[in-house]
Amino acid sequence: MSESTIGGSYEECRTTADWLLKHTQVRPIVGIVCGSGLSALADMLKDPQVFKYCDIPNFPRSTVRGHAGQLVFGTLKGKSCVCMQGRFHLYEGHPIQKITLPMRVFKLLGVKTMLMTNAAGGLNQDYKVGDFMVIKDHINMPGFAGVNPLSGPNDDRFGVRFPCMSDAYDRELRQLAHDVAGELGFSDFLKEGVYCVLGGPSFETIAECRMLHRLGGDAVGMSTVHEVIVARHAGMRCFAMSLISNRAVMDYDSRERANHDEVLETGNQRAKQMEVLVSTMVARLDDNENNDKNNS
Ligand SMILES: O=P(O)(O)O[C@H]1O[C@H](CO)[C@@H](O)[C@H]1O
Ligand SMILES: Nc1nc2[nH]cnc2c(=O)[nH]1
Repeated sequence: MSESTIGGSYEECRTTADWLLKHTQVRPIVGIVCGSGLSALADMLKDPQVFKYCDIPNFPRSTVRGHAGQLVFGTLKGKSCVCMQGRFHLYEGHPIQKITLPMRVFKLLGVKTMLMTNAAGGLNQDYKVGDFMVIKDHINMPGFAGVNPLSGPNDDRFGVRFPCMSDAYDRELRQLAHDVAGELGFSDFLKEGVYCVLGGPSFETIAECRMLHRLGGDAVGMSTVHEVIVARHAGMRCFAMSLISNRAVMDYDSRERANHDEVLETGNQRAKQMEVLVSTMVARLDDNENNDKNNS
């Protein structure tokens, strides 16, 4: 398969970006991705302009409950933003390059900073359901098997062939999250840890959860990492945060069962706090620090 067939080529992303630039006056510098059950964040945007994914050229469709499937442009705390109300996942059957196409489109729109949220299972035994986890690093399990969104020919117009990932999650943005959480009285439930991505859609077995925990994972999910890899490749700053929506089951005597209803329910309960935290962070983003952080 050629790169253009699987998605994410420069030409394809350029077409999508040009179409969006023609249909909106907003010139976003901040991109936001809403995780499962966390779409309400997009409702905070002022003067919203909404595009359904099915109307945007080259965009895949969103098929998961809790992912509205639309792109919202607008202003959040005075900053021009574009917000994905719903993301794409490997298990929906899209090629990995299609899942991450919006990151490249955002880059072409002028986005400098990406803020991503997700719902995840807590592997760390100190975490409670409802905690927020600032992602400080990731373990890319599909990547170990060669499933990486940067596989295939590299396009130097986006970034280098071998991008560094040791600085994937921006240190200043992580500190900003802790500072803001402190001011909001959220510090008790703001953790920081390592996110493990799996392909899904089946949740993990007990043995898999135990293994991931031993490997250093604090939370497990099915998203975000592919987006971060493509966003970093293109030189955008990245911040990502998990809502611990359920506990990963590690005990053979446990009666707990991971399920998507619980994930959405926790999202509902914590949505307001997530909105306040993320929007306050956006307000504090220093425009001068919104420079390209390319790793070429
Ligand atoms: O990562 P987000 O999109 O928040 O969704 C998470 O929630 C779903 C499972 O309930 C999976 O898609 C998992 O990745
Ligand atoms: N893989 C995975 N994804 C999730 N998303 C929300 N909770 C979970 C979980 O327990 N496991």
